Amino acid sequence: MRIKHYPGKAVQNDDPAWLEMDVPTSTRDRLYEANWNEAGNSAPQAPGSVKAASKLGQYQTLLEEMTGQPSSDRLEISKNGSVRGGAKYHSDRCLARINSKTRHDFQEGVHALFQPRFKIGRNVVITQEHAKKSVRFNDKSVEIGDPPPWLDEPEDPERISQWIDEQNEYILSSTRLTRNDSGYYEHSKKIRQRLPPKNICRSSPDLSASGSLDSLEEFQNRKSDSFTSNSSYNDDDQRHGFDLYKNGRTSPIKNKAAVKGDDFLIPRPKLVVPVHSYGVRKRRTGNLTNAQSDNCDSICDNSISEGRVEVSRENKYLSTLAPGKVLGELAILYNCKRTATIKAATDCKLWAIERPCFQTIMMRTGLIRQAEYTDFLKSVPLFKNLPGDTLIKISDVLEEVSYSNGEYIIRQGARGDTFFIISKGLVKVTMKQPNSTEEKFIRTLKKGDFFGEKALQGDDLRTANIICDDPEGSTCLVIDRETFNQLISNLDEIRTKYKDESADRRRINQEFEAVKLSDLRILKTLGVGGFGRVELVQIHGDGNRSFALKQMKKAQIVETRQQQHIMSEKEIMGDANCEFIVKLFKTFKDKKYLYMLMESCLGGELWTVLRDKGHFDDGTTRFYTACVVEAFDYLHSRNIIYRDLKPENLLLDVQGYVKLVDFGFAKKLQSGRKTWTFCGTPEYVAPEVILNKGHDIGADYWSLGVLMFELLTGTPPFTGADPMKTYNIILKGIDAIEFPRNITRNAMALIKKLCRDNPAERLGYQKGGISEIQKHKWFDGFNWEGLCNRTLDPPICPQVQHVTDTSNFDEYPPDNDGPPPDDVSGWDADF
Ligand SMILES: Nc1ncnc2c1ncn2[C@@H]1O[C@H](COP(=O)(O)OP(=O)(O)OP(=O)(O)O)[C@@H](O)[C@H]1O
Ligand SMILES: Nc1nc2c(ncn2[C@@H]2O[C@@H]3COP(=O)(O)O[C@H]3[C@H]2O)c(=O)[nH]1
Ligand SMILES: Nc1nc2c(ncn2[C@@H]2O[C@@H]3COP(=O)(O)O[C@H]3[C@H]2O)c(=O)[nH]1
Repeated sequence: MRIKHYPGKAVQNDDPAWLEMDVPTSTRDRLYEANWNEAGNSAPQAPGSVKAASKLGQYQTLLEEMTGQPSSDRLEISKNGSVRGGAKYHSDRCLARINSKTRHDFQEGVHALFQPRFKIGRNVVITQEHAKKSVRFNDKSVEIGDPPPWLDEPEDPERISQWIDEQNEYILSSTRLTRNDSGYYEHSKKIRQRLPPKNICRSSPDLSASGSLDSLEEFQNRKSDSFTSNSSYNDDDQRHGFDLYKNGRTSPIKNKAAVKGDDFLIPRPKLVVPVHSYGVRKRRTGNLTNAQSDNCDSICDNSISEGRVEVSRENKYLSTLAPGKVLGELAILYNCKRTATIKAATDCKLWAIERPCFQTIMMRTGLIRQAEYTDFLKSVPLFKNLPGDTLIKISDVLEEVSYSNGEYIIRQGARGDTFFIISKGLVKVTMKQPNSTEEKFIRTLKKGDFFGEKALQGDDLRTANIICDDPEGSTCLVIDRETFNQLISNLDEIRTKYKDESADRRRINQEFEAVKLSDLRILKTLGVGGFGRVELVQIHGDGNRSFALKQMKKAQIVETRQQQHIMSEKEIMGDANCEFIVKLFKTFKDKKYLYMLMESCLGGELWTVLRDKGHFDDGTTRFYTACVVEAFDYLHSRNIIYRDLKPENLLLDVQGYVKLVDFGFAKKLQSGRKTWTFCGTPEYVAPEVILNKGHDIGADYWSLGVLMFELLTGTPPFTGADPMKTYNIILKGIDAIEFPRNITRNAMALIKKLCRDNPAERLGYQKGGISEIQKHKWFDGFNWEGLCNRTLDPPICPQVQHVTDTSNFDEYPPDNDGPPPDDVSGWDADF
C-alpha cells in the first residue's frame, strides 16, 4: 500500500487514494502521514462498506491492517454497527474505537493544541450548533430536533428550565439557565436526540460519579477512578449504552450514510478552536456589561483557563472546577449524552476544542504514542526477541503511570494484577524480613527493567515492595494480567530474572543447618588471609564434597576494628546467589574464632595462574574480565560495592570459571549514597578513594580497568615502591601510564574508559550501566550467554583430580603464632 501525498490540498471526496497505501519507511511516519495527510477530507460513503466509516475509523482500520492486530481493552464500533466494550470482543473489522487510552491521549492532545485565546465571558454553553457538528461527525443516526423558537432569546429562565424538564429525555446537553451570584443569567440550548428505548437508555454508562478532573495530569492518572467506572459495565450494557438509534431502528450505524448531510468530516486539526464568538447581542438584565453571546461555535471539550464553573447533575451540586481542570470530554469519549451540567460560576475563560478536531488529535496522539511505546519496548532487553506485531499489541494495551519519590508502587503481601516496565526513573525493591518489621533493601531497578511478574505467576500476592526511588519521580508502563499471560509470561527472563535469592539461599543453606563445627575435618590449608587461614574441609560422613573453611581470629578483628566489615561480609556472601561469587553456606563461632563454611574452588587463585604464566592473552583476559563483569553486575544491581578486586581474590572452580571471594570490604550502599572508608589494595584503589572524596560502585569500575591491565601484562598499571608512591602514581592518572605493545587498541581503549579520574565518566557508571562495558568493542563477539549458562569453554582448565586435590594452591607452613586470646564481648552475636 502507498500513502498518497496531497501537500497543501485536500483529497477529493471520490478519490480512492486513501486506501492505496504503500509501505512507508517507518510505522510512525506512516501513521503520522495517514493522519495528517488525510485530515480534512471526506470519504465516499457506501452503507456498510469500510468507507462508510468515519475517517477516524478508517485510520484505525488502516492501523490494524498495518499491524495485523486489533487491539484489546477498548470499545469497538464494529462494521455491523454494534458498539462493544471489553477486551474479549474483536470484531472482524473494527471501524472506530475508543480505547482505554483515549483519555490519556486526549490529555496529550490538549497539551499539544490548546492555547488560551478566547474569552468566553460568563456563559458556558453547549449549543445545538455544536451538537450538530459533533453528532454529524461521529454518528449518523442522531436526529437533531429544532430548539424552541424563543431559545435564541432566552429572556425567561423559568420557561427554559421548564422546557428542559419536559424534554428531559432528549437532552444531550443540559446547561440550565440560572441567575448566578452576580446577577448574570446563564444560557442554555438544547439538543434533541431520539433516544433508544428506555431500557437501553437506562443501561448507558453511569458517568455521574462525583469528582472533577484536576488538571491534565490528573486526567491521565484517574483512569481507574469514578470517571472511567464505565469500564466495569458488562458488555451488553455497553453495547446498548453506546448505540445511538435512528427512528427506533436497532441497527443505526448501517444506516448512517443515508442520513442527510452525513459527510464524515475530519478537518485538519487547528491549533486553536474558537469557543465563543461574540456578536453584539441584547443586554441582559442585571449589571451585565459584556455582550451576551449565543453564537457558539461547537464546543466539544473544554479546559478552564480562568474563572470557576460548577458541575451539577439532576440539580445536585457536585463540584466546582477551577483553572486547569478539564470538562466535557465524557460525552465525546463515550458518545453519550452530556453527563453533567456545567455552569459558569464566575466570568470564565475556557479553552475549547471541537469534537472533530479532538478526535483527530486523539487519533494522532494515539498513533504517535503507540509508535513511541513500540520503539521503547524494542529497546527493553526483555522484549528483544519479540516480533514487532507482538510489541504493537503490548503497546496498544499498556498504560503509563507516574509515581513520585517514596511512593509505593507495589506493596508486599497485597494482591496484584499488573505487570510493570520502568520507562523513566528508578525504583527500589525491598522485602520484609522474617521476624522483623524492617524492610531489607534488595536492589534498584532502572529504565527498561520490569517487575510485578511474580504475583501474576503465583498466587496473586506481591512478593516484595516496589518504591519509587527517584527525586524526579518514575514512570512505568503497566500491563494487565491478560496481556501478560498471552504475550509475556513465557519469556525465559520472566521466569528466571528475580530468583528470590534469600529464599533460594535459605533453601541451600538449610542443607547445612545441622552441620556442626565438630563435624568438619580439616584436610589442608588453601590460603592465608589477614585474620587467619582458609582450610580445605570435609563434612564428617560426606566424602563426595569438600568445602573451604575460613577461620578468623576475633581478637585480631577487634584490634583492627573490622567488626562491621566482617558482619557485612557474612551478610553479603550469605545472601548472594550468583555463579560468579563464592557461596557461603554456614557460619560458626567460638571464643577465639569466627568461621565461614564456603564452597571450595579447587582451581586455585587466578593470581597463581597469572604468576605462573606471566601474563594472559587478550582472549583469556576477556574471559576472566567477563566473569568479574557478571559478578559486578549482580552486586551493583543490588547496590553492593565490592572494593577489593585483584587476582588474589578471584578463584578458579574445577571447570575454570572464576568466582569472586573475600567480601571483607564489600558494602551495601543506600541508593545514591557514597561511602568514605579508605580500603582496598593500594594498586587497585581509585583516585576518589585516595582523595577521600566519597566513592561508590564507580570505584569498582576503576579496579576492573586495573585488573585488565594486570592480567594482560602481569603487573598492575600503578605500582610504586610503597603504597604512598603507588597512590601518587594513581593520582597522575591512566594517561600517564605507558601501555605495553601487547595490549591491543581495543583493550587499551576499554582500560582507559574504565580508569577515568572522574568516576562519572567511567564506562559502566553511566546511563547504560554495566551493559556499556559488555557492549564495548573489546567484547565484540564475546558469548555472554554462553558464559552465563556455563557452556562457554574457559581458556584454562585447571587440573583437579578429586574433591580434596589442593595441588593448585601454594603450600602454607603451619601457623606458629599460637592460639589467639578469647573474645567473649558479644559483638559477634549475629554472626
Ligand atoms: N572458597 C575458597 N576456595 C578455595 N580457596 C579459598 C577459598 N576462600 C579463600 N581461599 C583461599 O584463601 C585465601 C585467603 O582468603 P580470603 O582472601 O577470603 O581471606 P582474607 O582473610 O579475607 O584475606 P585478605 O587478607 O586477602 O583479605 C584466598 O586468597 C584463597 O587462596
Ligand atoms: N459525570 C460527571 N461529569 C463531571 C463531573 N465533574 C466534572 N464533570 C465534567 O462535566 C462534563 C459534562 O459533559 P460531559 O459529560 O461531556 O463531561 C463531563 C465532565 O467532563 C462529575 O462529577 N461527574
Ligand atoms: N520476590 C522478589 N521480587 C523481586 C526481586 N527483585 C525484584 N522483584 C520484583 O518485585 C516484584 C514485587 O511484586 P511481584 O511479587 O509481583 O514481582 C516482584 C518482582 O518482579 C527479588 O529479589 N525478589
